[in-house]
Amino acid sequence: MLQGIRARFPTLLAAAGATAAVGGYVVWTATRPALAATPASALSPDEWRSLKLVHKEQLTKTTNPVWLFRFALPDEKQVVGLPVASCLLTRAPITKKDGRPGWAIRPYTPITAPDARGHFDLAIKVYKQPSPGKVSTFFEGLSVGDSADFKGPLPKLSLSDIAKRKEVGLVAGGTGLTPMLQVATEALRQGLPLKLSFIFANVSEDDIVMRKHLDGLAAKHDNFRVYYVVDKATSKSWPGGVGFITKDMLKQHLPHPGPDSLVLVCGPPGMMGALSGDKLPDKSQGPLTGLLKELGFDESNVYKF
Ligand SMILES: Cc1cc2nc3c(=O)[nH]c(=O)nc-3n(C[C@H](O)[C@H](O)[C@H](O)COP(=O)(O)OP(=O)(O)OC[C@H]3O[C@@H](n4cnc5c(N)ncnc54)[C@H](O)[C@@H]3O)c2cc1C
Repeated sequence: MLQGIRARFPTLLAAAGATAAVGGYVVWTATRPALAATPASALSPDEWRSLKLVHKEQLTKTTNPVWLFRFALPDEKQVVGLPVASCLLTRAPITKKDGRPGWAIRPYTPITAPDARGHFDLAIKVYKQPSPGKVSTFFEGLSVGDSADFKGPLPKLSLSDIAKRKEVGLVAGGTGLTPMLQVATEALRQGLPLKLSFIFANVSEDDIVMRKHLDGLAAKHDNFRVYYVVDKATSKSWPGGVGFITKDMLKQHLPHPGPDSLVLVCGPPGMMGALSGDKLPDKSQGPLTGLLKELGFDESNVYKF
């Protein structure tokens, strides 16, 4: 518990430590700026807020490429204000079927830590095929200095609920990576006693977003493993899985079903259908079906993002 609080509020605890060590007015005034230096979250769940794009970078050069978009917060000391695990909403102007102007609204999960100051990053797959995606194409067209609208947070599953289990399996396809990265990075940063096993599926090796970062996490933390699966391997020495995710891969790389385990799933509709069944149209979890059900999991130990 203390460890979690310590990791979350290092500045405040450092300041409190200084007060205890030295005491008195001088240190109190030194402590004040640290407390005052935590402005409110930049986003609101109730109103759209316009933020400026300050950096744009292509992460994969694939048919549907992934881009990183960095947005500045109004104050450089501000945090985006999204607890793990949650996402934000953004919107793009569209022309509706009846010719009137409207908005396409989509959720995205920042890949920056929840306490990152002054900015947040989104990794967005830009859909060009089978036809251009409305919101991702809008983002691709933004130039540094342009703005986009955001709202949030949209809470998903809290890290404290995830941490009630001992073993957590993460299964993602493509940019379904982003919520998994949010959960894994924060759980590892807080030193939570969780065993995390990640199965990450992509079309090709070139499509694997942030592979170096994931490999770095696995090298640094004994309790984090990642197993990559690609539709088609191009190199002969490919160490991961090939084809769609199979029951055997799940059996081998995920925790066993039980009260101490949890599996988080996020991916395109086809993958969700095969592994767990997709969420219902009203965005509720819906029944568990697919390979995870066949392996003995039930609704209490699978969460669909
Ligand atoms: C909780 C959550 C978090 C997410 N986080 C991220 C993230 O961090 N990064 C990210 O890249 N994505 C993320 N997504 C997905 C994202 O919200 C969008 O769904 C995605 O970017 C596509 O939106 P779009 O408007 O660009 O494309 P759309 O206009 O919705 O189209 C997407 C693709 O599907 C095709 N398509 C559309 N309709 C049909 C149809 N009826 N039949 C067949 N094909 C169709 C289009 O041609 C296009 O290729 C997240 C989703 C959820 C639910």
